[in-house]
Amino acid sequence: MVDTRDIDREGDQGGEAGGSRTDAAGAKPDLAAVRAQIDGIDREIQALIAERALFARQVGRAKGRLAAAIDYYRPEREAQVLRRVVDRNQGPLSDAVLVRLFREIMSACLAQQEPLKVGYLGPEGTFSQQAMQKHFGHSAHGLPLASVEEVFEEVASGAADFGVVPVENSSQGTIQSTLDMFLTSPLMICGEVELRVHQYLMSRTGRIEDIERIYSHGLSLAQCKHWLRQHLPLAERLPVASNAEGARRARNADDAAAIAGETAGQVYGLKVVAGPIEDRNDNTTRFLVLGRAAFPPSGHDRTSLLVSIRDQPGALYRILEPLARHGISMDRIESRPAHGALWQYAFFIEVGGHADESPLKDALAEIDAFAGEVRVLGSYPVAVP
Ligand SMILES: O=C(O)C(=O)C[C@]1(C(=O)O)C=C[C@@H](O)C=C1
Repeated sequence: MVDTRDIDREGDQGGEAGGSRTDAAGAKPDLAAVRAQIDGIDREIQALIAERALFARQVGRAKGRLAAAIDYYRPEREAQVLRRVVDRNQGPLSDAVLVRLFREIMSACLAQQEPLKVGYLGPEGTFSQQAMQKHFGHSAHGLPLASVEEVFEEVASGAADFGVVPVENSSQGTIQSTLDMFLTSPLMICGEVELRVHQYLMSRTGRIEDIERIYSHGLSLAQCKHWLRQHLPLAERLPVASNAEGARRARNADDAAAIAGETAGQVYGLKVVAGPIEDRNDNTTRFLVLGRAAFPPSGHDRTSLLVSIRDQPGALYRILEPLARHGISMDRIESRPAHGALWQYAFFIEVGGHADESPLKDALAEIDAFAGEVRVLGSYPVAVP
């Protein structure tokens, strides 16, 4: 093992920005010697990653002779591994950076069997693609699809193992059309991803004075409306199916621009005019991971429920009361018109805990007795940063 006792752990204090830092004693470290240390560590990291990959194969064998990658994927185990990474972290790298590295390692370990096929709202360059890669790593095989409906269809048919769809934005609220898909789809929710979303105004020429129309997803236009009012009040705003689709269209004319993530601009060869231009600097979108099966508890889970209530006094109270009495936290409740019955409502409810574990399990058993229908859409690990 490398002896780390002499490494300066004081971060950048007293050092030069980047490059070689002076050590605690003030002497400049010898570049070749430091690089030799790094080479040694890289050798060890590489050997350990290879060893880990061999153990992951053994885990595969321990699970039995399963048919496909989807049978090896264990979101609850991945969440536990990542939470331990966060718990152990003492810097200097951030939790998010370490989580990203370990996700990639697990993604590569899993792909030894065969890569997972994951559908997302395409085309290439969307925030949905970024969310997919954040959750499944770059070894997963992404399938860009034309609409959220198509993501549901491809997962339901088995053409995709999983799907990633946007469900909520911190400044714009719930994406109702995504939630409504669960009214008719049998799919389950088996994960959630949170992504910080930075919007850029991009065009072929890169000149703001050329812009007469702006393509983007309606939600992205809404996330930037103050900026647009201030800087481009006269430009026409044209909502399209996705930000990347907006970028694809904007590459065809000098007077067009797109609002999208930087990646979409790179994919379609656009220049950044301005950005980030989202009105709120904590702009975050939450995505759901869709699958066909339920997974066991990870220790820190959330559960999404779809409840149709009978048309009788106090029906909603009788659903919420057992949750409160069992001490279950409720993160969200949304009512939607139920399909097929005029003036009947379905409630999307998100609560803390896993449906197979007490106290949620007990509360659900009580609710079941009152509600017209209680469907557990899925219990899944709370998003790791
Ligand atoms: O622990 C398992 O079940 C594994 O298959 C190993 C592993 C990993 O690399 O840690 C890989 C894929 C699974 O999604 C979870 C974890």
